[in-house]
Amino acid sequence: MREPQTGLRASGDTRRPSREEAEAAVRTLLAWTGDDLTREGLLDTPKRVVDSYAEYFWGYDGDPVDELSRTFEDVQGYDDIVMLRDIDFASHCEHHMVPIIGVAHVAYIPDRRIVGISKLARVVDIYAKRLQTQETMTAQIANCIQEALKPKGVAVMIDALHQCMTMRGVHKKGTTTITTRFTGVFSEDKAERDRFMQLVNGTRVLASR
Ligand SMILES: Nc1nc2c(ncn2[C@@H]2O[C@H](COP(=O)(O)OP(=O)(O)OP(=O)(O)O)[C@@H](O)[C@H]2O)c(=O)[nH]1
Ligand SMILES: [Zn+2]
Repeated sequence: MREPQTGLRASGDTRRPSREEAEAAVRTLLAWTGDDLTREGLLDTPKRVVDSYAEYFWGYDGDPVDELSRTFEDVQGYDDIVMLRDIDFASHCEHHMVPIIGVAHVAYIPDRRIVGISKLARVVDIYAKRLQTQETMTAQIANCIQEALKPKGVAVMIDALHQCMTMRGVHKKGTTTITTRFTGVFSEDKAERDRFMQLVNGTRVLASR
């Protein structure tokens, strides 16, 4: 397993617990709820939960820079915004470990090199499949694209629902959180930021196709 790029296990304990240890931890939490661990419906739950965690958190094993390593230059001098709008993602908040569900809008202005558009969505997924705050995830996506592609600028907006605010705690159903990060020309030039915002807010003609 590749060592995660976030601050995971910075405490010095670098041993990843075994699957058996992870399942035992789930059994502890199940017992803590007060339910009966021996009833049929719960017997396989620790295994299912650990399988689910492997899906929720595979992003620690992903390498976003590697995803952006294949680039193309033969684009007839194309040098304007490339934007992926409404990239859906599901992440987990690092404070409560409950879902953050949202969309990311990711744009960059190439400096000669372009990247396969699916790779931008892969970068979003790699960071989403980790424990996150929305601010961190927004910055990580923008920084990674800026460093890997060295484009003229990167713009990222995330619009997301935090279930720690809807199903528990303050119980604010329908409140979304919006975060942005701009680099290069997007941070220097208000007109570029405005153009990004217009594209984010533009009519979604193809959305249902
Ligand atoms: N800035 C930021 N805060 C987040 C994010 N996800 C969850 N939070 C907040 O993290 C905070 C944790 O606050 P604490 O007071 O330590 O935890 P808590 O007692 O569970 O807080 P409540 O959610 O208010 O009940 C809460 O205000 C959450 O709304 C995020 O992505 N970014
Ligand atoms: Zn939370």
